[in-house]
Amino acid sequence: MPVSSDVDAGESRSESDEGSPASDGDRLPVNELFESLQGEGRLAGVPSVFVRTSGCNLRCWFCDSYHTSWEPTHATMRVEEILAEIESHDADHVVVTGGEPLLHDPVVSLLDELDARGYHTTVETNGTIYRDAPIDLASVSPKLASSTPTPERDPTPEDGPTDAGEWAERHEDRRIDLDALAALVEDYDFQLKFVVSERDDVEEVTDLLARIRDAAAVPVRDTDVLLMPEGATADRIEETRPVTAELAREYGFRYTPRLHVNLWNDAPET
Ligand SMILES: C[S@@+](CC[C@H](N)C(=O)[O-])C[C@H]1O[C@@H](n2cnc3c(N)ncnc32)[C@H](O)[C@@H]1O
Ligand SMILES: Nc1nc2[nH]cc(C(=O)O)c2c(=O)[nH]1
Ligand code: SF4
Ligand SMILES: [Mg+2]
Repeated sequence: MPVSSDVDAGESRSESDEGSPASDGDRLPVNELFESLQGEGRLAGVPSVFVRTSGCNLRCWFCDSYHTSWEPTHATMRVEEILAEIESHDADHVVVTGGEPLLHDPVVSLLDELDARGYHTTVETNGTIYRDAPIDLASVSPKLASSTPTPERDPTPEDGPTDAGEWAERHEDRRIDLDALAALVEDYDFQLKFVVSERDDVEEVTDLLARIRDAAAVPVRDTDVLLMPEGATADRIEETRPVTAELAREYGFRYTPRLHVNLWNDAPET
């Protein structure tokens, strides 16, 4: 279901300095909640309920969830309401995504409650924040330099309320946190999922991988590394898929499709 005016937006809601809606008590900012097939990563194809939180500490120019990052929605739901909505679906896998879901304190209560009910939980995160929570699969997508907004890659409307220029430096400063990445791979079953726009991206993937391997006390195998074509439309994926697949073969990494983009062109609630 789309989460909009039918949900109490929360009276004491406030904006954080990141322009993200702040979570409040046991309420989470939720942009949408729906059942679909997991489209990405090693669980691709598995029927799953998606909880998409709103608000992000980064601003990727290509973000396919514009209304959780560049222009976040503000409706909130109580953890109990989220659980009831999840339980109304048949799936036993839940994907908590965003925006950046680990920004919000109440996400831990949500994950605790899902764990108590026997759900398999995947958390889709940009890897800049660590939280201690029952996460079955940490799906970590560290952001490469090619994600940083520039005047040429500015998704905001001209004269709109959000200024991509303001975000370029903040995004660049925040996008890699080695301590958070090492803690995520040490504590959870994980996949490292890199968005590939062009061939040059792979150098940064191998550099960052070496740094994560240095910092983490657990092995990171090449097959824990997934390359995913950048694209929020089937047409764009057509352009980025060949180089992404070639790089996966050359370097021994995994390729992951974006099934939902090919099937539904990343329409809302898919
Ligand atoms: C919208 S993000 C939300 C979770 C978290 N903020 C993150 O970036 O990992 C969900 C996934 O979509 C990926 N993604 C976002 N926009 C994309 C695009 N245009 N092409 C390919 N992947 C994209 C992210 O890298 C991440 O793996
Ligand atoms: N079907 C589908 N699979 C997904 N896997 C990760 C997604 C995300 O936005 O985090 C996503 C999504 O938005 N839709
Ligand atoms: S980190 Fe994730 S949600 Fe945030 S802007 Fe990038 S892709 Fe979008
Ligand atoms: Mg998505």
